[in-house]
Formats: sequence, C-alpha cells, structure tokens
Amino acid sequence: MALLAGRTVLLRAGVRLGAEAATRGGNGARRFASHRVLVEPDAAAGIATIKLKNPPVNSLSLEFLTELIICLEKLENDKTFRGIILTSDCPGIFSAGLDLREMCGKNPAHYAEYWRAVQEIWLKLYLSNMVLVAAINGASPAGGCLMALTCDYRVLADNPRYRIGLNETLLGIIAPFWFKDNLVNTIGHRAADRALQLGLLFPPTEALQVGMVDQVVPEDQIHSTALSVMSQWLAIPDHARQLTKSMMRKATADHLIKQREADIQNFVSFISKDSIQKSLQVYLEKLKQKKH
Ligand SMILES: CC/C=C\C/C=C\CCC/C=C/CC(=O)SCCNC(=O)CCNC(=O)[C@H](O)C(C)(C)COP(=O)(O)OP(=O)(O)OC[C@H]1O[C@@H](n2cnc3c(N)ncnc32)[C@H](O)[C@@H]1OP(=O)(O)O
Repeated sequence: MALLAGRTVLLRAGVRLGAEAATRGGNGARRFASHRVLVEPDAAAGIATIKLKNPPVNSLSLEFLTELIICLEKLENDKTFRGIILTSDCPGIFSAGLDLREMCGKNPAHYAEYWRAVQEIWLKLYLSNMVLVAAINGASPAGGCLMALTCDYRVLADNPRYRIGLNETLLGIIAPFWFKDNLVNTIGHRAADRALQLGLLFPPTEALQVGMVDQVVPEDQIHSTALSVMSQWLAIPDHARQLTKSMMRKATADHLIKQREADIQNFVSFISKDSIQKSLQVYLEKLKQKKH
C-alpha cells in the first residue's frame, strides 16, 4: 500500500513493493530499486541519485508514477538523505512526459486515477524538503520538462537533440494551470506566455538563455556538475533553506491543492472529448510512423 494524496491506496497489479531489490550499498546505506526507479544512495554525502528507467522513453505511465511516488516518500522520510539528483537511465531521453497511452481510449475512472497520480508526483517533487537537482541527460518534453521544473536547480547536457519545454499545444492539448504556474515561476510571465502558446521545445543554448535551465555542460560532466551544485546547496542549513523554499513555493502548490478535485474533473472531461482523443491518437500514430 502507498499513501497517495493523504489517502491510502492499493497499488495496482504489477507495482509490487515486494518486487523491490533491497540491498546494502558499499557505504552501508540501504539501496532500493523498484522495476523502473533506480536509487543510488551515497549515505556519507546525504545524497540519493534517482535514475528513471522506464524504456524506451521514460514515459510517465501510472505504474511508473506510482513507483516514483513511493520512492520519493521513502527518501523524504529517511533522515539519511538531504538531497536528490534526478536523472535518467535511458540513453538520450530524460522523460517523454506523460504516457499518451494513459490518456487515450480509457474510461473516465482511469483518467481520474491517472491525473491524481500526476498531481501527486508534482506536489511531492515541488514541495520536497530535500534539495532536488535535475541532471537532464536527454530530451525533456512536456511532463518531462515539468518534473525538471520542480527541481531547485537544472543542469542540461549540451546536445542539440536534448530539447526541453512544455509542448502541449503541439498535441492539441493545454498545459494545466499548475504546469503554467511552475513555468512562470521559473522563466517569468512573458517568456512563459510565448513558450506555452507556441509549445516551444528549447535546445540547450536557448533553454539556458530563457532560464529554463541553470547550466549547460558537456554530457560527460553532467553528474559531476550536479554533485558539485548539490554540495553548494547542502552547505546551507536545512531549516533556513527549507522554510525559504516553502515560502517561495507554498502559494503555487496551494493553488492546486485547493482545486485538486475540480482539476481532476476538468482533466477528465477535457481528455474524454472525441476531438481531443482524435488529436492524441493522430499524434501517437505520427510518433510511431516516424521510424518507418
Ligand atoms: C481545460 C483543461 C483541463 C485540464 C488539462 C487538459 C489537458 C491535459 C494536459 C495533459 C498534459 C500532458 C503533458 C504531457 O506530458 S503529454 C506528452 C507529451 N510528450 C511528447 O510530446 C513527447 C513525444 N515523444 C517524442 O517526442 C519522442 O518520442 C522523444 C523525443 C521523447 C524520443 O524520440 P525517439 O526518436 O528516441 O523515440 P521515438 O521513436 O519517438 O519513441 C519510442 C517509442 O516511444 C513511444 N512514445 C514516445 N513518447 C511517448 C509518450 N509520451 N507516451 C507514450 N509513448 C511514447 C513512441 O510512440 C515509440 O513507440 P513505438 O513506435 O516503439 O511503439
């Protein structure tokens, strides 16, 4: 069982906590990994590296999100860790964002369950007491970008194929208000207005210019850079940094928390529309045909 949104929910079949590997790392720290979320602990440094491993593109399926939520809960409750580096185990892809198959051809109850999990992961990441550094080692569209935007610092590997942004309009869908709020808080209103309307995916140089990421580094330096950024952030006393983080983020998170059920209903009715289903199916089909 896992705690989702203050309520206890049964994990869906296939997401079995019992399937985790729990071993001890070299430094004695407990290492735990689910199927798709690898955690590499460095207890001495107080840092855990989370590697997303849902090949081929780390799309955020309900099962993957559930595993990630459980993993974050565990780390948040483990006093050993003060910082998380969020990165990908899938070469060239940070995350392709929400899994389009969860939003196509399913029933309203499924859409509602899925959207609650999307809200939950965002709240968990955005309000985390730990320092979160995104080591973005691949393409990061839409929900992938959103995950990175929840972090306290973003390092992007310098590869023109690694584009990042909220491209929802290109799919004929709309970034929800809390995606928008997170982006506005990061790059400012004017740049967010343009980026959201045009569904812009920024290559590294432009992403840095617009403030979508904080640093662009050669690919082979991404982890060492994330570690050095982390040590700078961890040098700040936790209580002062955490209260400041909360002061900066609480209003944005509360905006969603207060409207959570209404946001789910909005999503379900929007995504259930025939026209939206058609757009998503066409988009998925285009992705599949790209290779042929
Ligand atoms: C009133 C308003 C109220 C509420 C709100 C309303 C609306 C809700 C808004 C919902 C928000 C959604 C945010 C999202 O995250 S939507 C997802 C957007 N993601 C994308 O656009 C990325 C699409 N993917 C790509 O661009 C490329 O795949 C990528 C650059 C990531 C990788 O390219 P690469 O060439 O390496 O791989 P591909 O051959 O393209 O893909 C491999 C297989 O993976 C499948 N795939 C890719 N992305 C997804 C995905 N997001 N979901 C599911 N499946 C995905 C792809 O089809 C290939 O499959 P196969 O052909 O191998 O079967």
